[in-house]
Amino acid sequence: MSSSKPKIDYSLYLVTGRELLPPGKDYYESLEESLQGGVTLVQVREKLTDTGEFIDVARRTKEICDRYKVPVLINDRIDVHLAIGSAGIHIGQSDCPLPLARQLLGPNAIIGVSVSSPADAKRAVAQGADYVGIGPVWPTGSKDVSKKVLLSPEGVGAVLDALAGTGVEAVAIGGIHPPNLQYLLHASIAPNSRNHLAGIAIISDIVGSRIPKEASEGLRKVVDSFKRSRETLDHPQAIFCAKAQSPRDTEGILARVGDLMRIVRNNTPLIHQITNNVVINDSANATLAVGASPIMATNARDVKDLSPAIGALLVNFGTITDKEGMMVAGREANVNRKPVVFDPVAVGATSYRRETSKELLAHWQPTVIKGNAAEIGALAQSAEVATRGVDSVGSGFSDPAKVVRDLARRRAAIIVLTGEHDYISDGETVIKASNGHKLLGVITGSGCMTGTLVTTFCAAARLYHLANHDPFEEESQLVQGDMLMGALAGVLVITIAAEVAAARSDVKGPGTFRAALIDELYNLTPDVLVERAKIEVISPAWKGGAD
Ligand SMILES: Cc1ncc(COP(=O)(O)OP(=O)(O)O)c(N)n1
Ligand SMILES: Cc1ncsc1CCOP(=O)(O)O
Repeated sequence: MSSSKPKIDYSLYLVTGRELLPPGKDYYESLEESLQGGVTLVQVREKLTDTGEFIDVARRTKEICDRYKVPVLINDRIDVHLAIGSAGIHIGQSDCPLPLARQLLGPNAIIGVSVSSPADAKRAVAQGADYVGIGPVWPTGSKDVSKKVLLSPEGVGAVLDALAGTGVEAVAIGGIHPPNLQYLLHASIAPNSRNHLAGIAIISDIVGSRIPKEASEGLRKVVDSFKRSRETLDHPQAIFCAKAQSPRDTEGILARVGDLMRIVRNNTPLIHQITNNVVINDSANATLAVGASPIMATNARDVKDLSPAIGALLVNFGTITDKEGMMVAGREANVNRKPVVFDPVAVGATSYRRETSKELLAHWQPTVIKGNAAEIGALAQSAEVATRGVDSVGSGFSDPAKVVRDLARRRAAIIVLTGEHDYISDGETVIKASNGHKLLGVITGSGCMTGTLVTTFCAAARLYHLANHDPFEEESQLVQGDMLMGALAGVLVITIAAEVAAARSDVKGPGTFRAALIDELYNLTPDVLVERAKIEVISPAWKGGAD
């Protein structure tokens, strides 16, 4: 028994799986390379070997890990742990009960437990677990998880809330690979407590690699950067990184919106839009009118190839004709760190829409979610508003600022709630914007065009960041830039252009308004925008504002 409990770094936890080695690759050589690449903890997991061989493999594994000062845990088997004197064990829900394992192993052994729900996590804490493995997050070929609930990052976040303040750390496991790692780390931040993962547990991405050193280095870099970025937050309740250069006063905000308008016109960012066939033409014209360039590709292969070149992506599922393209485009945008705006048109109206939204959000992380009261209400699971087709029914939320702030925290995304007043939040600050004109409500697609312009100005917010800052912690953020400003700029540009268009003497009704709106998007200047913008900044309570 060890004389004191070792301090464990869970950042990159390798779970072994000799059956997954590439043909011809030696297990011990692979292990050593992965340690060189930055693995911080190793679990020896042998499902097919007898006890003698398990002990032999575990002993040699420990000898190698000792040289790198990396602790070793044993999967399930207390006898193997005792035979080789490892740091501890990892047990599942149907293995040796935790209280008995603790009794047998003593207080200083590390005992980790698999959990898949907040209730499992609370029980593990009460019974003295040192850490938990949360999963399976996604499908995996390394274990039969066909009878298990796949948690996705949202489910991981719920477990992390249950662990908050207990001192018990957590890793996620199951189907984790470089393309979804950023998404997992950010989207699993617990909605209430902001508790986050201490690391990730990996089998195939490392063991199955021909170059495990590189595979480990890549994963470790992302985890380290994420963890550093959580330490630099300006408040424990903050969602995004410290944003010293992000304006949050009215004057600074409007100056930034003006800057973003100039960036769009000077840089013509390519705005990839998977949108519905009712509005596709108007959306493309609105994009062109503000100075950006639209591309409306939907084919899965096409969108993958396009992703490195785009400024931002809009996924509007008004007619859901190309779900595969939406899946691939969103995932690739995450991989390429491009803003993704999700417009879940009429999400509450049918079960197919609800399921599709869930599926998409389990596949990639949106930067911004934009919707009317019914759509935001459906995502927030609020009973306050109902849906009729794509329109919302009723007067809206009694406290819209709270709805957008809470949903932004839960989803780790900017939320844009459109209506008579628009509310935009990053989970901390809420901005209420009160421009617009009632004619926007009588042309089809004005909400979808708002999504298009939010996407366009999020592309500009990213460009602004890249041009004006040392890319801070390049790996730590899914998207770089102040996306609250991007989202607000998109909303202000269309609502103010609508006011100017509606005031024109040649506008007689919806038909002439629609054409005039495109003209006024084209003519709008930063000066007119600053002059007409009606915004109110509502800071979070911990920054001295109302809550
Ligand atoms: C870190 C970590 N988390 C979860 C598991 C899964 O353990 P278990 O549920 O016992 O399943 P098997 O690994 O025994 O198949 C794990 N091994 N490691
Ligand atoms: C052991 C285990 N428990 C839940 S998922 C899983 C397998 C994880 O393997 P991979 O990292 O290859 O998805």
